[in-house]
Amino acid sequence: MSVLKNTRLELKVCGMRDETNLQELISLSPDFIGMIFYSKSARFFNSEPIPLPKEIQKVGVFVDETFSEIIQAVMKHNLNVVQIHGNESDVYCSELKDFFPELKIWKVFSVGEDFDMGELLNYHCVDAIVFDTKGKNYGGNGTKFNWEILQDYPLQKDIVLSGGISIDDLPKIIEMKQRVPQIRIIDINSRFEIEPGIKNIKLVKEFSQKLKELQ
Ligand SMILES: O=C(O)c1ccccc1N[C@@H]1O[C@H](COP(=O)(O)O)[C@@H](O)[C@H]1O
Repeated sequence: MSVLKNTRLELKVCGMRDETNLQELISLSPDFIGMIFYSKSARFFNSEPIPLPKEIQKVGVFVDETFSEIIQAVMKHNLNVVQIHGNESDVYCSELKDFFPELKIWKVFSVGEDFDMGELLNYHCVDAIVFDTKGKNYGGNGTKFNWEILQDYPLQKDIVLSGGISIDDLPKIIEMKQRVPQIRIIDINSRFEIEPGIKNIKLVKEFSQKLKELQ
């Protein structure tokens, strides 16, 4: 546990779709950059692949996508991580893993008032658990859930903390990490936008610097 407690929190910036904005973000070297491959999202990434430096991992976000579409996207965009944000089963995850053993699979759980941590126990082959807030859309709702429920997290797998995170949340994030060391990655999105899909790079930079300073 103590080893986990001392690991650095990593940063994922999600929902990028504009090439110029993306190039500006790359200069900040976040650990992960996410693109939404869900056509109903205002952040839908529908462009040709954009190469990232090898230090930055590329995350593709999908919602109940067909297996063949995911396979094509992983190969075309050279994805390191697939974040599945819908109602995908554990069987679906394990088939994906069998197809791409090197691919990391993150399963999203959308936390509402009736959330049951027991649901996580049904997923055996995922590499990390993303906790997002249940809302009107599958993701990108810009709202936080009650992080206290993470005290009951039953697994040792990495947690990606997501859902409405803003710059004001940094002190609380650091405090939560002390109590729940499995929190490894902070996922930011709509609270850092000028408009859907376009990030305020200055604000992301401020967040990234403060995150480094605080740990
Ligand atoms: O952002 C979207 O439009 C989106 C659409 C469909 C699935 C996932 C989506 N985004 C994911 O939601 C989290 C939380 O976003 P927010 O901070 O609440 O705006 C985001 O990081 C994406 O992984």
